[in-house]
Amino acid sequence: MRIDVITIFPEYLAPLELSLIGKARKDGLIDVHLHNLRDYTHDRHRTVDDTPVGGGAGMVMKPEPWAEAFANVLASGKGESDDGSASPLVIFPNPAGEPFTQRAAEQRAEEPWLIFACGRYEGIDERVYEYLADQGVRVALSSLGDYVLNGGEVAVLAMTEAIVRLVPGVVGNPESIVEESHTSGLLEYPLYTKPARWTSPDGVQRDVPEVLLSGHHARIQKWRRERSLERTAERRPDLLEGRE
Ligand SMILES: COc1cccc(COC(=O)c2cn[nH]c2)c1
Repeated sequence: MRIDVITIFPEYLAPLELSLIGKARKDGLIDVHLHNLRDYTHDRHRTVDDTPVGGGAGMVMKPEPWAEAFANVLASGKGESDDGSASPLVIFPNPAGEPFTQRAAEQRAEEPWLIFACGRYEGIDERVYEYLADQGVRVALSSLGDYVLNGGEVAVLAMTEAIVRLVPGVVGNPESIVEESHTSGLLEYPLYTKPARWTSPDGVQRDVPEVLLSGHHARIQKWRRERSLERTAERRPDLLEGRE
């Protein structure tokens, strides 16, 4: 998988060099390229934003630098993505986007080439989205949640982690990416490890639920399912709507 990120703060994406992602890059499983949007400006101040037409507070990102940046990334990526013909999916983290869910992460993990475009300020001139669509580029606006960040970079780090960990070979034990919250459509059951009895600093003796020590797998599985349903009903009843 090839990942390009266009941003005015490339240093924000430095964590992509680390750990899981860093290893996947070394193993050649993913290939990450960062692009500074300001490299596609031509004025002394490397201007990427301007005041909103029609008035209003804040600033809007100008269309020209984005068009130049995409032209460059689309051209450079064509040769290098897994198969030369791969057409990229462009993802704009955006509070006005569609919810980014585990299902979306699974879908994105199938893509040979992702381009993340990090908005800042109040947002990006709408004509950039229209221009890309007119070029036949697939565009998705993805929201991590109903809150506003100062820019898309943090959202790209989160989405990249959720997506790349699903790419075969990235996570050592494929089993460990199966049993997790939201994979079953429910929240994960309570987890325990040794010791079976833990005396916490307040002097309370806290035992692991007996059933988990029974070695009776059917009972354990039943207990876990019940706990998942219980806490999903408690914390995320919305996930239970529309389930049989
Ligand atoms: C496209 O323009 C902008 C402008 C400002 C911030 C951002 C970054 O996205 C978010 O803030 C976000 C994403 N999911 N939940 C919040 C994009």
